[in-house]
Amino acid sequence: MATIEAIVAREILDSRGNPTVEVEVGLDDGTIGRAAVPSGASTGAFEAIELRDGDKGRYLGKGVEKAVSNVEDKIADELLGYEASEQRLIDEKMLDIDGSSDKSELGANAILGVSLAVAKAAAQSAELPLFRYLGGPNAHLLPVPMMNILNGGAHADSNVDVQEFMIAPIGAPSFREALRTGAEVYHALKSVLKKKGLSTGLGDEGGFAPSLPSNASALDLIAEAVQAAGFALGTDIVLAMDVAATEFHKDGAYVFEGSPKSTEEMINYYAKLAETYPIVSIEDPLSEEDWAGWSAMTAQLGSKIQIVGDDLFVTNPTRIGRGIAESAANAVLVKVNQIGSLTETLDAVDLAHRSGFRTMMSHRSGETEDVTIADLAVAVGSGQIKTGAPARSDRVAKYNQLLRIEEELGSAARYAGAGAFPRYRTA
Ligand SMILES: C=C(OP(=O)(O)O)C(=O)O
Ligand SMILES: [Mg+2]
Repeated sequence: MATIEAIVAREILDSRGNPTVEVEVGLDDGTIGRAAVPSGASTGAFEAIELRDGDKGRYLGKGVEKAVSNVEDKIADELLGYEASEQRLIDEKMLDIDGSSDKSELGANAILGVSLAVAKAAAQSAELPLFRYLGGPNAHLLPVPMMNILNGGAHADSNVDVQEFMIAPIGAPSFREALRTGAEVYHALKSVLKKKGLSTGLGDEGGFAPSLPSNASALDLIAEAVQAAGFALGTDIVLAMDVAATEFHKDGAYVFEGSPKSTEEMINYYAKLAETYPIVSIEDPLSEEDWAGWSAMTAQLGSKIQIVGDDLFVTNPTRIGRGIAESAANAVLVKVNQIGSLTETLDAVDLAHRSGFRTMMSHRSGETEDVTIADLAVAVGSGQIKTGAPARSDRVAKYNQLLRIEEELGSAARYAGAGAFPRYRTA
């Protein structure tokens, strides 16, 4: 196996026009792996630390020159000569150099950039596609694309509290057809909004971002679009939401639709929504500190719908372990930059799957053309991926990579479809 010969990093731009880290790892057999690091807006308080320069200079203080120089000055020399396939040793070495509990010394953006670029170089060197290198011979499950077609919360300038309204085309026979289904509904939704005189401007993840009379009315608009596109809601397409409730949790209450609500009121609201609409999955229904509320919600609704921890778990095996022990959810959102290295991400997925929790591979609201998460979703057999609307290059790059993977797998490919949500009973 080839060894690491050179590591370089640079500052590039993400989909929001903010700087982020890109890393290239070169091996002694001439292969190169390149990875770019994503960035969140509704970040969890317990995420690994993304290093930003913070001075008043370049990019209004959002520059990542410190993280870039940490890669080149503090990490690169230490990793030269390592076999690129020794991913776990390499990641552990970076954690040692960092020495902190939250990657604040080197920056999770510096560490993750190197970690992913090493994996990509190793895959190149082994002459394997990344999903195959990471997932082995049984990597064959194409995820359901959880397409966020209506944006609110921190990702839009509208009055909609819920951050993401997603469609899941579970009835399609293949990923390719699922993507087509989603794109057709996306275009139908644009027509529905136009007809009603609502804004068709876009949020950070490419979904429409109109102001609406209520959060539930987003679901009505999507239902109308599904019908207009010629699909059946509940069988062809089901619905999902990311509430991102930490964002509107203030002074012990959820400030939702204009007034403070208790945990119990929020759970009752979700119970009603799940009765009215074919919702299969709700992410971050409650705040990242409301552990008791999460357990109550899972006890009440967990047999019917998927309850996904994002800010609650931050892809951190320790927090996921607590969630398993306290039955605080039944699924984990997986974001590589929340934990900050590939092997820790794999550990998080492994823990979740071994404990009967599902996983949903996820982008961040700030993305690049990097498509690593598409390969990762297939490699670990998540069965679900969320990477925004089926529009805008930063989002469709991942969906397009899944098309390529499905094509490459040929008849060995299996689309997760309704099997991704075994708890959900279609009408
Ligand atoms: C993708 C998300 O948003 P962000 O990247 O802003 O945390 C999310 O909350 O799931
Ligand atoms: Mg989320």
